[in-house]
Amino acid sequence: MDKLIITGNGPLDGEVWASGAKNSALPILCSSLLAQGPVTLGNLPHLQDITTSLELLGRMGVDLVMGDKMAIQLDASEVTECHAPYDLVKKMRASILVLGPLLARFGKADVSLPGGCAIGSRPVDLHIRGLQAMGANINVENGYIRATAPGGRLKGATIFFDVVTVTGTENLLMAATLAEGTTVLENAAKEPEIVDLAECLIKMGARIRGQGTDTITVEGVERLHGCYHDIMPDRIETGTFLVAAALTRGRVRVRRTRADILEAVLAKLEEAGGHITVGEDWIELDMKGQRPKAVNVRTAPYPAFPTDMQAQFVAMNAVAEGTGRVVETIFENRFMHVQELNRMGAKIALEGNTAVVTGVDQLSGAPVMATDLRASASLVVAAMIANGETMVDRIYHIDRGYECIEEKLQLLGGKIRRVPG
Ligand SMILES: CC(=O)N[C@H]1[C@@H](OP(=O)(O)OP(=O)(O)OC[C@H]2O[C@@H](n3ccc(=O)[nH]c3=O)[C@H](O)[C@@H]2O)O[C@H](CO)[C@@H](O)[C@@H]1O
Ligand SMILES: C=C(OP(=O)(O)O)C(=O)O
Repeated sequence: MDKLIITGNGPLDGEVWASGAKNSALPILCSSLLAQGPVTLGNLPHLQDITTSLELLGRMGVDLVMGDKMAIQLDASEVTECHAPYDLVKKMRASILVLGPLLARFGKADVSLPGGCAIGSRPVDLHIRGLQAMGANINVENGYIRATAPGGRLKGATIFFDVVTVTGTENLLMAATLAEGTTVLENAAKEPEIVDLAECLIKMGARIRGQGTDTITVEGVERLHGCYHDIMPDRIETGTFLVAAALTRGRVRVRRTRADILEAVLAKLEEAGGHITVGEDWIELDMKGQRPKAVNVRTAPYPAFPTDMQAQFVAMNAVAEGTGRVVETIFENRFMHVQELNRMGAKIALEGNTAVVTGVDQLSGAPVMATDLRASASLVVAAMIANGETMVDRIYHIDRGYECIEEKLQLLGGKIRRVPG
């Protein structure tokens, strides 16, 4: 297993670019199953999760061709298998996103249950209930969701989500595009990645309105066609680099990104003492050499503060002036980084779903272990300012979601290298 070796090296300074968003690319790759013609995607990030998705789609018979400027063309004209096997689904929960498209286009799907993961149990009951409301017959047996649509086509329905779910909204949105009649998704997630997916589906010929609000209306059509779409920038990767700047008292400009989708995060970084300037496609944070101030954070669905930035803010608070309370309301077990940060000398106490973080003057390097994607990111950014050497183990988690993490941090002056293992 590869490891990252990081030596704390003072303020990060310089420019990096944001890659395409993992959480937009994953549903959009799956949406190619809906189209009778080639879907070409630009700005796809080079991530393990993307490779896993391409392997999954390839096994189903989707024809994959590398296009110009690293764009990938996916042609699902000849799908041969409506089956997502456990060996791939276990690597990546987002594989559940093939369920809606397969059922909508082919009237059948056989998808392994994703199961729990380090951050929580993460059930998919709302995906299943929504598809049942659209007429699907679904049996969960032997660890698989086996679904069929009577007569081969789903029917439009009004679906109310008890809990705001991002991939649940995406699965039902994709399913609704080819259903007979109108579907209304109420209490839908409003994340920018859902808007990106809807925009791609509209380019394929889907009739969707209300994306980005909590009510999305979809008028089903008989068929969708191919299109070209560029994946939006990754707001979580962008936010992670800005936190790295704040915590090392440095200055980082992130290019090829968007400030309008990071408002809650930027507000907290400003509260922490960051001087933020934004341009058309860049965001810069400059700490002017000052230590960050601890901030209180409460995670909630978009447009509130994202759970995917929680671990990085715990790391920033760990070296900040004062005490910050970080409340996690989305996932029941998303504090696996706390123990590891404490091994680096942080003073963090857990009280139920709240991490009470008292900033210390100095962290010290230590061997630590990554347990999930954003926990890994928090350990890496903390190591950037720690005294001495930190070895982050199990970094396959970070490779799921951060493209060229060590190269980008090196560009900013970070002392980080990968050791193959
Ligand atoms: C690939 C992707 O986009 N992943 C993101 C997506 O995950 P994901 O879509 O899996 O997360 P959800 O928005 O579905 O989860 C939100 C909450 O709803 C609960 N729930 C969800 C579905 C369901 O059927 N039943 C149920 O109870 C979950 O356990 C959780 O407590 O949104 C999360 C919340 O912003 C992010 O952390 C993930 O990075
Ligand atoms: C939890 C995350 O991803 P996933 O839903 O793919 O596990 C994440 O991106 O932080």
